[in-house]
Amino acid sequence: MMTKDQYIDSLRGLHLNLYSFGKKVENVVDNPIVRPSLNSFAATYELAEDPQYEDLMTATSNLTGKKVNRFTHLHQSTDDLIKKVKMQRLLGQKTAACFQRCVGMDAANAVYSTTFETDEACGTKYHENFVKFWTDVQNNDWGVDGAMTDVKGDRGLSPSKQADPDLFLHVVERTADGVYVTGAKAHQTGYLNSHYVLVMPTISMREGDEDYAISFACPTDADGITLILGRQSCDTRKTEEHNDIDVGNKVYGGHEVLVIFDRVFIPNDMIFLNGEVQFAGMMVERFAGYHRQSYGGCKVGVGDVLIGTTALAGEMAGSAKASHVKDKLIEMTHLNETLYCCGIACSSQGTKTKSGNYLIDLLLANVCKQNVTRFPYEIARLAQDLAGGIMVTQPSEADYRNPATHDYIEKYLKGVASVPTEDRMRLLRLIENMTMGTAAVGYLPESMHGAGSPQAQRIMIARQSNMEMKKELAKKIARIK
Ligand SMILES: Cc1cc2nc3c(=O)[nH]c(=O)nc-3n(C[C@H](O)[C@H](O)[C@H](O)COP(=O)(O)OP(=O)(O)OC[C@H]3O[C@@H](n4cnc5c(N)ncnc54)[C@H](O)[C@@H]3O)c2cc1C
Repeated sequence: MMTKDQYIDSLRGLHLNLYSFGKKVENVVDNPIVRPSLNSFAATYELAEDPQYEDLMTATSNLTGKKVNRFTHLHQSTDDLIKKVKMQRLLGQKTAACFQRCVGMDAANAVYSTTFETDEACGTKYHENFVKFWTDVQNNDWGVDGAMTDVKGDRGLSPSKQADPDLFLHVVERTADGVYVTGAKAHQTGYLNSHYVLVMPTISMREGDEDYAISFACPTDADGITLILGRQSCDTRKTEEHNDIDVGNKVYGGHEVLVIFDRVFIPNDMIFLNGEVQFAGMMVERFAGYHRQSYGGCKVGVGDVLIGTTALAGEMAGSAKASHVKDKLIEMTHLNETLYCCGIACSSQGTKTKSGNYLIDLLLANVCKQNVTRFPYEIARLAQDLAGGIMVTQPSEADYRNPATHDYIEKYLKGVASVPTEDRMRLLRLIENMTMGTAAVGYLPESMHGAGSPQAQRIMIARQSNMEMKKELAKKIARIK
């Protein structure tokens, strides 16, 4: 396994073709907008080095028998699935941000079992290809971006019916050695901190969509890939002269990237699906299931930090003893732990796939994510209630550091007399960061849309709800035929 420092050094060897704020970024690793996200990703390496987290952060590979970072593990039991959720909560607690490495882990587990079943039905060699690739990932402890979401153009049309064929990533040329692909993947979390990208189709496919039913892996800096960094609310605070208090979370963050593939060559041995439209849906459903489980861990960890920050802000303002304040903190905890219950439940009810790795209970994972689309918003609302308006109207750090205004701010932003004003300002900015600033991207809209918008879970819940069995139960009790 790589140490945190080895990981950061390894990223320096990548030649990412990245644009941000209208300019080419030459040094991605030290870019002030990107760096906090790298620090979060690096925490997945750092914690794996710490003996107290060994049981959560590492596992024994079924491919090599060696110890691997759990973020590269193919789950071998329900215990592995549970430990995954616990690991994600831990990382959320340590970073209060999106640490990005889950998407690749979830993609790998979905592709591993889907390739096995595709080969069984179609006589292909995708599983062998994937096992070879993933053995390299585990042995080198690479970071892998999981790329599912296409830009999708007209949502009412299937991939092959779009006015512009590139709105879903697709094969544009086939040769004896491999394929060329063109298209774009949107919202790619952690791409800049990853060594490889693992691409999957974005939706179920039908006949006519063969060129779009494509899954593969390639280096993140492969020829033909262009990256454009997404903006986050308040992102340029990281580049200001006084960038300690106002950023809210100085060390950690997340990022998303628009990834454009322009005739990128994929050799045959890196292809995991190529035209078998009937298996695109299985890959999508399994990836989405794992990723919907993930949010029952990572968002809970971030929620822990937000609840703690809110409680401290109340203590600093002198409101902590009020019964409604205590009750709102209880409600925040109840909502947060409900999400955790869902993450643990869908893991504990997991089952073995034909390939041997374990899949979460899909119904419970979808219920988990459906709650995630709501509860973090309510937790954030309560945090903003208890923080007070000064969370969003307090003067800038630059004014706090300016001798002409410092003493006024020190005096008039004081809460409880014994608490330094600066401590209060820091905590309020952290609440702002998690509920409206850069980290809110991961805590709120990602809770809404990541792993699929709410309606996607409702479709799955309907499909898995076994309504006929429930009707039979009712008929039996009511004594009707
Ligand atoms: C912060 C963040 C991080 C993310 N990270 C990743 C990542 O690392 N990898 C990755 O692959 N993806 C990632 N995603 C993408 C995520 O999976 C998508 O946002 C999600 O699938 C929704 O797609 P969309 O954003 O294109 O929304 P849209 O498709 O534009 O959906 C918007 C609304 O329209 C509705 N809608 C869409 N199509 C239809 C239709 N045909 N009929 C009826 N209603 C429709 C949806 O239900 C939703 O309510 C991330 C997203 C976010 C916000």
